[in-house]
Amino acid sequence: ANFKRVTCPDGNTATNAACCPFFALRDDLQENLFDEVCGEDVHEALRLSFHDAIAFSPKLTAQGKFGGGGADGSMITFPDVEPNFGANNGIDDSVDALTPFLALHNVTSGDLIQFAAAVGITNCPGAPRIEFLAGRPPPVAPAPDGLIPEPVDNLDSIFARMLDGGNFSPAEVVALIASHSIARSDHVDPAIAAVPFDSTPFVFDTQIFVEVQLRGIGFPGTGGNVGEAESPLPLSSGEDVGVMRLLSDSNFARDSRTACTWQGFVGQQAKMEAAFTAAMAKMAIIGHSRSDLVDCSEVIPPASTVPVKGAHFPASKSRSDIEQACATAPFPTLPADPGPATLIPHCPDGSEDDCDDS
Ligand code: HEM
Ligand SMILES: [Ca+2]
Ligand SMILES: [Ca+2]
Ligand SMILES: [Mn+2]
Repeated sequence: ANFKRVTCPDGNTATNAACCPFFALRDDLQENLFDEVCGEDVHEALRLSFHDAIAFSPKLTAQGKFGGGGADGSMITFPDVEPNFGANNGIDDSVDALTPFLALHNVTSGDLIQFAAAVGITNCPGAPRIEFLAGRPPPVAPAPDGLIPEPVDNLDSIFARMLDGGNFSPAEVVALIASHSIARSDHVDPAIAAVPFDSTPFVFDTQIFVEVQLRGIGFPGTGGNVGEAESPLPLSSGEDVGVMRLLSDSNFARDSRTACTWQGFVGQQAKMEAAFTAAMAKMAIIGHSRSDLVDCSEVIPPASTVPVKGAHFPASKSRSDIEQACATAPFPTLPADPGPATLIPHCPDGSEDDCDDS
């Protein structure tokens, strides 16, 4: 092996010259997009990293059709095509936010998307430091419609799509859904925006796995939206929009193929982080060979060191509200938040302020 480091034009040293542009890109993203917090732009970059990558189908290719280029940046390079597909509703926020960085840094759109997600999540307490490989060539064409899983899809079809797109097992799909721990919906319910999927939307913790197992009792905002299931914390008042549950997440937690994997992440932060890290490594290179890419993980900042509160029941909830679907392991014993209701932060700093991060 050759351990000689190269000196980049900007004075940074790297294991490979291909990593050189990413130092300045990292600093630019952190200062001018993410503000070094686990806010909306981080959440949306992570969602974009999935939607760009999973739009890839060997099944379509076998039928003689174009199956998409996977993690190739097609979403950014052809901004008038894929972002308009229904399943990509809202992805244009992230496409628009990242596009200016392409003009300033000598990287491809495919690398930019996966890099932004990897850098961004280091701002999230509890998120692992995931690898970053560089060298995705420019995309050749937009992906066809129909390749992004939607919350209304049944699990047979979601698992089939995830297998075709990324060779993911159902357990790996559940590991990827850890990302819904730092997620807020803007488009499922037209009446409300920035509706979190768990009560800690700025912390990459296991609360999503706890809270989706709670019995649903109502809908935040309006009912009857496609792909939404009843939430355990539906109450909205003013700036407080409650918690939303996707039908697909509800199903993952209750289906015999995934219920034990789902429950197995409850309170198991390290296990969840390891499973997410491994699944993200697969996702980030969909459409490419690992051997064609260069490991530039050294450019990714260290993981956040902000401590993460352990798994807990939101105030007013207890073990008796858990809908247990895993037949082979008991639901773990968890403490409950005190008081009548758990306040869900509106801002990455944990405050309830009317912050402009939406
Ligand atoms: C496999 C089935 C999945 C379905 C059906 C699904 C569906 C959704 C939906 C409907 C939203 C809300 C969009 C909005 O209304 O603004 C959302 C948000 C999000 N998803 Fe997923 N998702 C899936 C998997 C994933 C995966 C694998 C990742 C990442 C690895 C991911 C990351 C995110 C993130 C970070 C958000 C929040 C975006 C924000 O806060 O603006 N999702 N997802
Ligand atoms: Ca793509
Ligand atoms: Ca969370
Ligand atoms: Mn959003």
